[in-house]
Amino acid sequence: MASVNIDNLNSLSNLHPKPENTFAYGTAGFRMKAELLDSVIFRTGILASLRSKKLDGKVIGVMITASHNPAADNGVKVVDPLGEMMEGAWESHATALANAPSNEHLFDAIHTMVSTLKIDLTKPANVVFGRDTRPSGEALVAALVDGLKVLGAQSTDYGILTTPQLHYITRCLNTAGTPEAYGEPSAEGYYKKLAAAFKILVEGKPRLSPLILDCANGVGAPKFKEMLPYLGDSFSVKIVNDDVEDASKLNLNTQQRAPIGLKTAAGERYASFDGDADRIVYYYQDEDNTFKLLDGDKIAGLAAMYIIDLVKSAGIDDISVGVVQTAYANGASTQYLRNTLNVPVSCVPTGVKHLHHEALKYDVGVYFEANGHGTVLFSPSALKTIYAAEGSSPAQAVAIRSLRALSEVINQTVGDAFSDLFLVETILTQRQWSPKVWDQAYTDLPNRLVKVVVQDRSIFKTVDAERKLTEPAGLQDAIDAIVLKFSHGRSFVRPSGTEDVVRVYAEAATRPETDELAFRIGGLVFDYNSCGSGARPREFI
Ligand SMILES: CC(=O)N[C@H]1[C@@H](OP(=O)(O)O)O[C@H](CO)[C@@H](O)[C@@H]1O
Ligand SMILES: [Mg+2]
Repeated sequence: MASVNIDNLNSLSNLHPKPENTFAYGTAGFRMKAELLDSVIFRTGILASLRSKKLDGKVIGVMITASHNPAADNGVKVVDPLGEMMEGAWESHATALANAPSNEHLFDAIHTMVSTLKIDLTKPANVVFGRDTRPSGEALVAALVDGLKVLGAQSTDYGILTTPQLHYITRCLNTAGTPEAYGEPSAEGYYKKLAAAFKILVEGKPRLSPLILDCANGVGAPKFKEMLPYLGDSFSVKIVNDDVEDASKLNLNTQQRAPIGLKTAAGERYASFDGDADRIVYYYQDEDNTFKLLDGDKIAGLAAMYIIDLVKSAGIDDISVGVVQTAYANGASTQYLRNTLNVPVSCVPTGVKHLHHEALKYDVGVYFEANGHGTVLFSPSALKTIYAAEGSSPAQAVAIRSLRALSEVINQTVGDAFSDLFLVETILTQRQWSPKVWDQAYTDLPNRLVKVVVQDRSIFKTVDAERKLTEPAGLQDAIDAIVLKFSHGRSFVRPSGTEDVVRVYAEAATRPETDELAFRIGGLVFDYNSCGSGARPREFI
């Protein structure tokens, strides 16, 4: 079997020395201060090349972004051939390459992968990559390009993209010329595909008032503007927070209220993207001036309601719709889905890969995290049924056409803020609904998320889709005893996968009760076996 050219590896790797830090490929790939990432991204180039060779030269995607993190951070994620997140089993290989302390160790780590994974190094490697608008992106791309040279990968730089666009392009390249061809592999192809489908979906319906779209001063701003010409007069939008020149403004948004600098008014409809445009939330201001958030749970409910109706109107009875949530989904949303829409709901651990995987089990699987990341997956057999259906009345034919267009407007590879925006706008346009009418499906229970800084979050072990703790021993019983005292109370504790904290989620019948529950559990966790680190937060009870 061929081996790696060690001189080539040494000379390239010397340009990207590894700092002392330890790195881990987690839910969000590698993500941290940009200045620490040079060697990590260089080695990710090697990893992506190996992944491509392992998959017979299929195209692998690499996205350089730190999503909603501050501008000084950056990160990298590897995308598998059909646009999914890289297979979980490879995360430990990514971590091993990133942590090899010297060139020799790196050489050995590569060869360990080659032998244990039976990678044929003579196979070709094809990699495509893109980055968001962060200033550090350009230098990190150069590090990636050097990494790709180690194993002689063929590569294409797609420049500045949203994360979902890179996922889309990766899938297009790997399906080109097959019956599953996903589209033209370019940003332009992406705009054309989404715009054409959206136009079909809103044809003949009166236009809604303009959407006020906050792009978090991130890559969504230039890319959404690039898309506008393809939409013609099918959609009207006012873009705000579109300054990508001043990096300090990136992601200045805050939780559960309107972004800084945006004055909201009653009667308007708002949406916000995150920094790499794979998440979206909607909101509006009520007549009594309260801020109302329409989060991922609300989008999932709206989408499920609409798709169920459409399937029924199309006269198709063998397509089942299911919804996937995490424990962070508002309890009222789960009730609505189960009891009003009568759809099956699964709960899985946090992280898009778990939701995506579970959604594949349904004919049409709707999945969303409460924070706005999600999409709808149509199974191959559902698509076959939708494309074979003819309909025996004009109404059925219209519904079938809408279902087909819906499967085109929705990015099936990953949660996509653009796609999800067009999904919501489609439904609101078809129904002629204001955000307030949409919001009336159910009323969210008040909820609160609290972070507890602990000495060692790895001692927290969960089961039941992270809703119950098995360790530290006895803590779950203590949590349950507190929750019991609250009407509609629900609370769970889990270690974060992306931050060095433990998260406490609480919901209850009223706002004061919710806050009390969250701060009681926060205090309980902080004090339990002296788990807490630093000063005990004053609000903890
Ligand atoms: C409560 C919450 O919002 N958690 C986020 C956050 O995960 P944690 O494991 O909770 O840190 O980052 C993930 C990756 O971006 C995202 O998938 C998830 O929803
Ligand atoms: Mg993101």
